[in-house]
Amino acid sequence: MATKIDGKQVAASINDAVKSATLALEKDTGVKPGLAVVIVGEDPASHAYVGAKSRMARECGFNSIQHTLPEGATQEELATIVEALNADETIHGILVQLPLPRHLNSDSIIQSIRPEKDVDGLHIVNAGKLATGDLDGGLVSCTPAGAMILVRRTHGEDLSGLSAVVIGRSNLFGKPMSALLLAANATVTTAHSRTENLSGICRNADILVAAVGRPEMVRASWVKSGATVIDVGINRIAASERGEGTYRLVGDVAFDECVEVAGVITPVPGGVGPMTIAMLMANTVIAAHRKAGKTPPKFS
Ligand SMILES: Nc1nc(=O)c2c([nH]1)NC[C@@H]1CN(c3ccc(C(=O)N[C@@H](CCC(=O)O)C(=O)O)cc3)C=[N+]21
Repeated sequence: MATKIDGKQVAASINDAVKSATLALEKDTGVKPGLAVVIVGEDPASHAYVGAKSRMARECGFNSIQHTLPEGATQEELATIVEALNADETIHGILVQLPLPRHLNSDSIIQSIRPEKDVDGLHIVNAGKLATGDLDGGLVSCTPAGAMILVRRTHGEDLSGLSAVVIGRSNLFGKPMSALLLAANATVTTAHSRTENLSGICRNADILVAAVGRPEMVRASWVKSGATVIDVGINRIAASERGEGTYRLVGDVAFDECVEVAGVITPVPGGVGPMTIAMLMANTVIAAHRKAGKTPPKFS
């Protein structure tokens, strides 16, 4: 039986470190970290995530603001808000909740965020710093940064000799996750929807990271005995037996069978998800330190 990683508990330890760093920074410089979250439209799941982010920001002692735009908002309206937040001295982090409604161009919005305020790590400057191995100069996308902390707490800082397989190649997760594993000396394979013999490739992984958005796709037969399995999927499955409109959350990993084969495994919920929010807070307090001319703390 694998050890189950308690992502909530690790996230709580990161959040505590963020709170201390926030108090110390404010005492030292008078600067209070400011986080702005921008959300467009009415999607209930997106509103739930944004609510959780704003709540945690307040709990960390941040100045937390939220802009909510209607589904029909124009590109110009959204761009105007980002411009104002770019210029706002009290705001150190800007997060535009994704996905945006289809009529909006999310890439042009994301690239208009000042890189030093891009707490999602999606600006090409931050993506480029990560890709070139400058791990401390930019901001790293929150979900891979959080998943990497779980990997480090299992394997330590140096992954030399370990093979890692990341299923998924998105800019938000798969690519930055592969870059972080590579920077830690793992031998990394980035697999995706066109990969052949996916199960065979996964079976070689000492560290298997699944971020595909397909409920319970990774089966026990894909997992090397003793492997570390990190499940990044969050899929809502209708649970009609419990009544209309109810759902349960499952990951991309068939947990109940993979837990029998893996050495360490993350659950869904309570695994990587809480780490994402914790790393958003960490990135915001890092950005605030840099703005104040202070060396930011390291979170691990
Ligand atoms: N610009 C942008 N940046 C993001 O980082 C971003 C985004 N847009 N859009 C949506 C996704 C999703 N996301 C999650 C954050 C926390 C949990 C989380 O805390 N999950 C809990 C519970 C989830 C629940 O109960 O619904 C868990 O897994 O235990 C999940 C998912 C951030 N995202």
